[in-house]
Amino acid sequence: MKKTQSPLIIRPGHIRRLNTNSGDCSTRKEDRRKSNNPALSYITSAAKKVGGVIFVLFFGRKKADPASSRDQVQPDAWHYRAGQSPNFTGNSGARDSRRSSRSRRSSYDAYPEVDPAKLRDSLAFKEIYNATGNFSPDNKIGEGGFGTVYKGTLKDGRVVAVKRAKSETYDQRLSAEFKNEILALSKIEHLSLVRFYGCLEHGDERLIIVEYVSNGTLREHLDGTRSNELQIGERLDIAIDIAHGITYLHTYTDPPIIHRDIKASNILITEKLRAKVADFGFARLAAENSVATHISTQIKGTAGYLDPEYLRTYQLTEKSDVYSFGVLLVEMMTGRQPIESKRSLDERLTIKWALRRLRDGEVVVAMDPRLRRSIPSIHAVGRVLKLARHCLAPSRLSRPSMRQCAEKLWDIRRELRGNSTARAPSSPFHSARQNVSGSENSESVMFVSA
Ligand SMILES: Nc1ncnc2c1ncn2[C@@H]1O[C@H](COP(=O)(O)OP(=O)(O)OP(=O)(O)O)[C@@H](O)[C@H]1O
Repeated sequence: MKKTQSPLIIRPGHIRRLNTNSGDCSTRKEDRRKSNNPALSYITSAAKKVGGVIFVLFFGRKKADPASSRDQVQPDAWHYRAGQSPNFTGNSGARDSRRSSRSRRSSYDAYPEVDPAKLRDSLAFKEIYNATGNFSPDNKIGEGGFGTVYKGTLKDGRVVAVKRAKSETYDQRLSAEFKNEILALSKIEHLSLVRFYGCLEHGDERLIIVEYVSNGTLREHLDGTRSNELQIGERLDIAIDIAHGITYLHTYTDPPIIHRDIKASNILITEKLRAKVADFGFARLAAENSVATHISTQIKGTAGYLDPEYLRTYQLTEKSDVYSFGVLLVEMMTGRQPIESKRSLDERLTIKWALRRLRDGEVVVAMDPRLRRSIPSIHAVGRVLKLARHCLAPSRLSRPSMRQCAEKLWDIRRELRGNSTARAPSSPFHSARQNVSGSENSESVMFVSA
């Protein structure tokens, strides 16, 4: 059964309707929400007490909650918890564990521990103003469709990114997008996803406060403006992180979340060159009803990354994220933007150009000139491009799930490591960074078409 939706971003049953005059937050399924999540109603009632400033949601008080910290993955256990499959990652709050043991404290259950007084303090606009130096241009770290992004330090020492909506462009559409971002972010906690700390709405001001990620965007790294080079191993690590983050959104949030704007500038990089998926402004909660296979929606996303089936049918599924991820994989292997308007006609659409090179056994030609040429690296790039081709299948039914993507990437990385240690560090391809034509191409065929 197909389910149609209004253009509003979130399914009606999940929209927290915000009345900025009264400060009243309500939902159509408020009673159900209360019974499902007493913590949320606790927070809502605390929020109502905040005069002037309207509190929507606030998270990140886990330090005051020793029980919940038990569920935190330690930084050195970047992906895995004991007993978990190495091919899937999800830290606290996994749907299954919540279902199987309601008594076990998950990340969501941390809310009742929040002290309302602290909450008010935390949410004071004043603190955000102070944290960002009154939104000083010195603290500006970026600009996006939603507004300006500032860096700030909260009183408790947390370094945050504050996204400030453009007030002059604030309208109902942005409002829905703003709430959409709030709701989606509030449901997630995973090391490969940018952590949501809270948001504020006051008059014309709309602020989202999220974890600050210090090492720029993936696009900046691919452009060479952040680091000299991400080699194939690092790129595979980043691709695996992204795949795990999106798998979590698709599989282990309840209801599932479709990101809808997977692209290189929405991937933030840590100092250790690991990835965190950011910007859930376009996110949409996927159909909760298992009968529904998709949701209909207005088109959102970024040119070059958009699933053609979604463009044609207006029907959004998790596989639209898989398509965008396929574009991203091609971007990571070629270093090129999805659309390169200054190139010749046959190279303008990077996915078409790269997949043609793959088909013709010319992987080395498609490979980012910044990537060192070696037999294992060319082989890995070929395998990633094959996975990308699978993700970019015209029909969503033919595309893999994000989980399958993560597993495949994991396997490619494992093989790369094995091949790299088995081989001498230098190979005939090693010095061929710019010279990517001729006999090298035919040799690379051996490795990519197996
Ligand atoms: N959590 C964060 N930590 C550090 N920097 C960030 C963070 N979020 C955003 N930025 C910086 O701010 C810039 C703008 O981010 P924003 O998410 O608003 O827009 P965008 O994703 O670049 O564009 P669009 O709005 O079209 O999606 C980013 O490119 C990045 O440099």
